[in-house]
Amino acid sequence: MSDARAVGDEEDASGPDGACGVDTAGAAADADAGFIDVRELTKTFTVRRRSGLLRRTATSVRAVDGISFALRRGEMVGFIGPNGAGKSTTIKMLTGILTPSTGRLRVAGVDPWQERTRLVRRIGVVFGQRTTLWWDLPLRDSYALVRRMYRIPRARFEENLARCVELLELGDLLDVPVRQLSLGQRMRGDITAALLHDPDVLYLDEPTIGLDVVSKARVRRFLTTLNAELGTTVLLTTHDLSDIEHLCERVVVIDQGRLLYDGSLGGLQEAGRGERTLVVDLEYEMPPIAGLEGARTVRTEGPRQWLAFPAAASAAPLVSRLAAEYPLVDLSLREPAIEDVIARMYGG
Ligand SMILES: Nc1ncnc2c1ncn2[C@@H]1O[C@H](COP(=O)(O)OP(=O)(O)OP(=O)(O)O)[C@@H](O)[C@H]1O
Repeated sequence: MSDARAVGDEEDASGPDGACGVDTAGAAADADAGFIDVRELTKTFTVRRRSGLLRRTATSVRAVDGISFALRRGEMVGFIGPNGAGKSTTIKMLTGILTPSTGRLRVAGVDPWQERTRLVRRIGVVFGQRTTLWWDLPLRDSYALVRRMYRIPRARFEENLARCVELLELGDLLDVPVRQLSLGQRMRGDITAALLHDPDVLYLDEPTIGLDVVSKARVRRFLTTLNAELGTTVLLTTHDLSDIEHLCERVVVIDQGRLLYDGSLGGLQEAGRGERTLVVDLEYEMPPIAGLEGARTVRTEGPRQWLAFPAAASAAPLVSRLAAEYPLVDLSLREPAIEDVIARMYGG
């Protein structure tokens, strides 16, 4: 068996090219249109594999393969793709943790890798799978440390904390050590910590992972308010597509390091949508409905049957034939779920 080991988080031998250097466009790069600006970005990792008892061979993995997209200031965009698509690698480059192999990158006019200390004041990052809070400290003390780290003026700190505490309902939790918080409470605590220094950009990596329905709704409501009232630019990575449906009008989809789609959520559904489904409830169980032009029965379950038909066709003739020829009790029309649309895109 061969093992694969990452060589740290280092770029490949070619290193970053000159295009990732100092920003010559200056303030213009901070323009609202290209607030986050990603051009032909690539990231190649060198991975050493054991190929014999003592031998190791180096291979390259192109985690991000020439993607380009731009976010306007104040946009809230979903960044999605299957496991291993290159999302985290892209976010790490956007936060200055990783250096690009080639390409050009600007966040709020700043080159993330070259000017990391400038950038940290402009961005907030929340990882759903791990906390940035101090495990043994109450939330209140963690926040006091964040204030010192970022040198946040007291009045601004108090104001930002009060807003988050109110909107995220953290009032009763401020004196509880982080280790005693539930996942949902901890997540709200983490989001607050990421916002105390007033970042212009918020990166959220799986912010609702493992949360129950109520906690999810609370986090989503908060993000909507944050975006609407403060104009914070949000890039959201998630496998929970209902997050995207609730929060983002625009989605960027990547797969195998390449950009697959960049546009409206509606357009994504349109692009992948081949069929709609009529869910038909009959009075009693029957053999699969057949012989209706343009429709085919794709599933039956007792007296309920699912009929797929071309998305572009009208459902009306189908509905009138069903009503005339079958003991119809009820029916409903289903648009394709975005999970299916994306699965079809990945599959294609
Ligand atoms: N440090 C590293 N060294 C070598 N390969 C890496 C490294 N980090 C990521 N990769 C590889 O790069 C590709 C993209 O990984 P990445 O973590 O960016 O994907 P992702 O879209 O965030 O996936 P997930 O949804 O599972 O978190 C994968 O093939 C991964 O194995």
